[in-house]
Amino acid sequence: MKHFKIWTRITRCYSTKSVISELEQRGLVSQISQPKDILIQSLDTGSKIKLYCGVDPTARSIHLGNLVPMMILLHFYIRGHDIVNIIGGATGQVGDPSGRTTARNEMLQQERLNNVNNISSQLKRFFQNGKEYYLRKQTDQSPKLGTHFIRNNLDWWKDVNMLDFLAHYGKHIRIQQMLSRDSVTSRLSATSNSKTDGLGFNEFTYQILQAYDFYHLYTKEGVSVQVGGNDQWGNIVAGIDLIQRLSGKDSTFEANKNKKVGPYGITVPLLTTANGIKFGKSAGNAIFIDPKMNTPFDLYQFFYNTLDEDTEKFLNIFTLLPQEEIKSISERHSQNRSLHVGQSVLAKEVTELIHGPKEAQDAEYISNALFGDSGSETVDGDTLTKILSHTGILQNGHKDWDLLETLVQIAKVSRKEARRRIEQGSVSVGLQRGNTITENLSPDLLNNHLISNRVLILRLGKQKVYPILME
Ligand SMILES: Nc1ncnc2c1ncn2[C@@H]1O[C@H](COP(=O)(O)OP(=O)(O)OP(=O)(O)O)[C@@H](O)[C@H]1O
Ligand SMILES: N[C@@H](Cc1ccc(O)cc1)C(=O)O
Repeated sequence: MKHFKIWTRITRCYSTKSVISELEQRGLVSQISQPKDILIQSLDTGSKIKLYCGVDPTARSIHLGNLVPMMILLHFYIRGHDIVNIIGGATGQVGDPSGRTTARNEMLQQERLNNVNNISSQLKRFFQNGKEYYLRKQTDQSPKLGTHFIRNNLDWWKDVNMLDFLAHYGKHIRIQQMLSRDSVTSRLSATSNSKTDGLGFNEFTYQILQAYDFYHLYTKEGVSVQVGGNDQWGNIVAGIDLIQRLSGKDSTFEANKNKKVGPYGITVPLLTTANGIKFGKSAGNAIFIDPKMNTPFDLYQFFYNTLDEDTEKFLNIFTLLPQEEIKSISERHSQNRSLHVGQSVLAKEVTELIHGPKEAQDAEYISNALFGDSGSETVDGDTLTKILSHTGILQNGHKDWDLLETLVQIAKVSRKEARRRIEQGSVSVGLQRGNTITENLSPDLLNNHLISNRVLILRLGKQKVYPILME
């Protein structure tokens, strides 16, 4: 695998291009609410704005799909705009029906609280890492970054009284509009075809909660743009409607009289798998940011295995590499796809952005060692063992296992299947890829293949590699 020189003259690319047109060119924008030209104009004339995106605490960790809207926020952040992330301590109790065919399972209070804490730390780290990643790579002497805030919407919802809410805000909320949202119509039509068990009142009212969040942040914190996945369009528009209906009718707007920007909504296209399914928790195909759920190496491998046709798209979405740089990487990539030029840059950059430079370097080292063409000749066993040990990808084995037992325990195949694969010549051990074993090895013979007297690299077929700590 080769290393590529990237990030040349990045500063100029950031300071001159309009942020919205750059985001559009990078494929990060699906819809922008009107009047879009006024938004562009105020950004171009130097207005500093505040943007927000919310995440509900429905899992322990955010995932790559959630990072797509966060990348929009990151682009604004490095240009000096302020960012707010809402963690839905309140909305998470209700459950967003957007993009879902069924209601969510109920979650224990404690689990939700843990999720709120984990996701808050992850988002803090994401923007901190994003800032460091950007600062490492650009050359501006005095870069202007924004500020990143985290809010839990339970902080304001816990004090909202239902009667007051209905009396004050209820009259500004139109049932016709609520009924016309995609999240509602799709569930209602599925119900009439008796495909689901209907839409709960809690889910129906979810859009009001998100609308009020936007109103709250707009009036109290000067947030003027909400960003989300395309499935959030209805909820975002509900917020814009509420703000516009209340503007002028509410004293809180006095404080924002001079505000010229907003309210606006920007959505990102939903990231889907090759067969069109949204990446996410509900579909069960998420790659999580929590290194205990998906290690930096998993993340690196995920991006390293990106299809050729998606590589340029992902470089645009998930990295801050200048577009010119991405074009030139793509050109080199298309000259010889088997070199995986695009995928190696993509995997290293995203791992660095999310987990940091050391983790990205380690993931690259392991990947070269285990999968690279010339990996095994240049790899130092002790270094590899050290890196493998602290990256959490080693499985535990025993020095008294023979090869058959190791396959059964680690690759989870039956004894019969393990024997068949050995006889077939599809099992090899050690760093060298061609070291095929055609009969069972006793524990002593197997231990001869350990690197640093501790780690066994076991390969099954072309795809599967298991690094095992034999103790
Ligand atoms: N695959 C995706 N592509 C782009 N944006 C996404 C994707 N998945 C989630 N998002 C966005 O991330 C934000 C937070 O999403 P949310 O907390 O609902 O996660 P989720 O994975 O969509 O959850 P679930 O699958 O349970 O509905 C939303 O703006 C959502 O639209
Ligand atoms: N509804 C969003 C999360 C969210 C919660 C509160 C908000 O104010 C905004 C967004 C989702 O499910 O993805």
